[in-house]
Amino acid sequence: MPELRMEGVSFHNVLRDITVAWSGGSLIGLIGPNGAGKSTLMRLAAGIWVPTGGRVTLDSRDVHRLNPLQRARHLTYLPQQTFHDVAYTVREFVAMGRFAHRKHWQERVHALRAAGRRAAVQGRGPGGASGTSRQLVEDAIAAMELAPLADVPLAQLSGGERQRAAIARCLAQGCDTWLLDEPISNLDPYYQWDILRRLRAMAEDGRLIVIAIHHLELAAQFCTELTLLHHRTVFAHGSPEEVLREDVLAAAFRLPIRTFRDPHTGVLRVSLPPRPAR
Ligand SMILES: Nc1ncnc2c1ncn2[C@@H]1O[C@H](COP(=O)(O)OP(=O)(O)OP(=O)(O)O)[C@@H](O)[C@H]1O
Repeated sequence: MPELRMEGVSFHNVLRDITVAWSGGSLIGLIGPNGAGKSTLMRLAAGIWVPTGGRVTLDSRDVHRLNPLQRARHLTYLPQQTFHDVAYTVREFVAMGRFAHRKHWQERVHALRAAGRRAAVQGRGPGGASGTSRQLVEDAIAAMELAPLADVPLAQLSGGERQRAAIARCLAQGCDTWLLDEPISNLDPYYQWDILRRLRAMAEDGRLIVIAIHHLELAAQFCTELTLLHHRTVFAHGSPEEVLREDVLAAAFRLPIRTFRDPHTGVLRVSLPPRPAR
């Protein structure tokens, strides 16, 4: 099972001395106030940015030393911003998740890189997928309920549809380690619940899935562990019960957030304070 470790990780004045280990079999919720550094930590974990101090390792290898193809075989990363200006259809976009698994694409990348024309790769659509890849792409599109939109350009989708297409691309990639920056931010309640249910099931199958999430109640219900960033470092880490303590939440979010067990279901609930009287 994958293991992603941060050992004394710093990044300029944004993050300092982050030490945390995330293992396969877990759905990790990365929480914290705006500007706490969640997206920054995601980019460091994905190997996109290099820490200014400390180490980030995936299965004991420095993640930023993996080349992009090696990274894409092991790790899928969903950025916070969805893809507005992509000229491809949903199917073409999801098929890009298979990039690192497709031999002729890799050969093309190597050839173009050798010729110093890397940028040209981005302008080429996916073609000639193997039968397995094609099936994985269709399965991912179906799982995200996008089959009726498969031939529609991404630019014509709603925000939530585009978000689901981006998650479908991650699914098609078929990695054991997932880093998703606010995957439910544009989704309606049904899809928030549905995506988190799927991510939890995938984690229980042995994957490591890390999500940045602001919805504390859903984080409490679906995540196996939470890492709370505040004051540029790990402010709390552990099970939802350990992290979602009222004193911890008050300090991090500057609000008297209540947590309690639902008397009917036993589920941990998170309640924002009521609207103040005028
Ligand atoms: N490349 C960079 N160099 C320096 N500072 C940066 C850089 N990128 C972001 N920051 C700053 O780092 C801090 C953390 O930003 P980040 O996007 O990681 O926060 P976040 O926890 O994801 O916030 P949000 O909840 O609003 O999405 C912010 O104050 C931001 O302005």
